[in-house]
Amino acid sequence: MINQGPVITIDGPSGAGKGTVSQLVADKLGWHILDSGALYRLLALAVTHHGMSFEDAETLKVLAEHLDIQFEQTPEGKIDIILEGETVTQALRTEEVGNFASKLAAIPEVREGLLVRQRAFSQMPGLVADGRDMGTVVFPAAQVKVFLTASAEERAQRRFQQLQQKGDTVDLEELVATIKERDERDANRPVAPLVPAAGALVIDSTDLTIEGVVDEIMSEIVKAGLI
Ligand SMILES: Nc1ncnc2c1ncn2[C@@H]1O[C@H](COP(=O)(O)OP(=O)(O)O)[C@@H](O)[C@H]1O
Ligand SMILES: Nc1ccn([C@@H]2O[C@H](COP(=O)(O)OP(=O)(O)O)[C@@H](O)[C@H]2O)c(=O)n1
Repeated sequence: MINQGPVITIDGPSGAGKGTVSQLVADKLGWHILDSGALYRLLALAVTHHGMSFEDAETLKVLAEHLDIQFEQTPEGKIDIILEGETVTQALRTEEVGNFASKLAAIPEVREGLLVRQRAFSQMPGLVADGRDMGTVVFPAAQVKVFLTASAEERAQRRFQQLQQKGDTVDLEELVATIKERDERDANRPVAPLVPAAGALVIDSTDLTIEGVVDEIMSEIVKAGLI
């Protein structure tokens, strides 16, 4: 694998704060960002749109390799995600799509199909990569590896507030149950299970603020001599 620049990996379970913290760290450094979960979510949407079968792993792999995705800057400075010509930025974020993505993510051929695409995000001046297997499988040579976690109850509470702010109605107890179910599936799948990479800095954010987490990661980046 040719690394086009330094890489910081931030792995962990759903709702731990990976996306939020990755964006803040990438902004501070002026580096690129990879939201690998979005790729699994995009694949889930594409599979639904095409009415494809779950059973046909080889076809899923081909779809993963050739997924037609564009990231477009909006006039407000945000990023719109376009799948096969359709804007799916909002549709991507539902719990339903997340759960389907997690089922697809357990299929080895799907993971293989997305591997090259994910590695292509590694560009100068550097990359902050957010996911489940960024430090273990996709970027094993990353200079800084973080495993960000929090209790399932705290993560469900955060997700609950996030979805409520978007106007989605969800049941908190149901959310705790699906988060635990997703944790279980992500941690116990035979390929690329959710485990801290060797040498990863493990941060439990249950009682930390977002700024507190970012500060810990920035200290690690300084320690590694990246800035
Ligand atoms: N340390 C924290 N304390 C409180 N809320 C947090 C913290 N980290 C993230 N959040 C909030 O939790 C929600 C989920 O965070 P997100 O970054 O989407 O998690 P992930 O990418 O790990 O699924 C967001 O609304 C975010 O603002
Ligand atoms: N690198 C990754 C990223 C996501 N995923 C899967 O994709 C699903 C959706 O990822 P996500 O990061 O968008 O989900 P949240 O953590 O935001 O809920 C996860 O539940 C994982 O099963 C994965 O297996 N490997």
